[in-house]
Amino acid sequence: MPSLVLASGNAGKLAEFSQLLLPLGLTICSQSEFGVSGAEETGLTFVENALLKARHASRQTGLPAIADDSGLAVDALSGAPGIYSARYAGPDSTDTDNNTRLLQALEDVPSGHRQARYWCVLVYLTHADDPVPLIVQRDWQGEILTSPRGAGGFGYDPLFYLPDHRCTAAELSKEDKNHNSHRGRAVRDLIGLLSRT
Ligand SMILES: O=P(O)(O)OP(=O)(O)OP(=O)(O)OC[C@H]1O[C@@H](n2cnc3c(O)ncnc32)[C@H](O)[C@@H]1O
Ligand SMILES: [Mg+2]
Repeated sequence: MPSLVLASGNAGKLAEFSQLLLPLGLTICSQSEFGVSGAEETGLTFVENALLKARHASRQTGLPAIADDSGLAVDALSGAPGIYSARYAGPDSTDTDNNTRLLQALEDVPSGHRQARYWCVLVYLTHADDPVPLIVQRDWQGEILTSPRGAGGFGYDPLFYLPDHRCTAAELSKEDKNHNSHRGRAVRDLIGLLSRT
């Protein structure tokens, strides 16, 4: 019997979470294993959308839930695509479509002006009507390349260059991405909070 539901339908996120949440010693199942489809992401902030997703999964399963709402904020695009990162090129867009749109949007932006950051907001609810959710948020800074590099990770990782590592997030090992990423750090913060409750 699982003790926690992960409110995400993104396979890339799920792979990262399953590695990151191992220290919790809990059995974690993704919402799709319960036949739960994604919540409508109608919020205007990451935290609102994370709450919507966690509440939806918790209500449908009767289990505590963790949700991640995340995205890429590009300085030269005034923070876009932001909360719309997953649907940047349209409602059913693939990672490749979104990366292509991002490169087009930044066509005239020279190197040195292509700073960006990923955001990850995590919400943990003990039950669907939990009035005191645990909430953590972390970012990860990088720069957007002019063409993709690497095959790891997901989403915008092949375009997300990390000057300190001299490679993209898609060229990092899984362990190194989890060690450094917005999601990895947010999960460790959340584990810290959970251990104090
Ligand atoms: O809502 P769920 O079901 O969790 O899955 P999703 O893919 O729709 O997730 P979001 O609504 O949170 O949108 C996040 C998008 O931001 C991008 N993103 C977030 N974290 C990322 C990461 O670690 N690497 C690459 N892209 C990331 C990627 O395009 C995601 O689809
Ligand atoms: Mg989503």
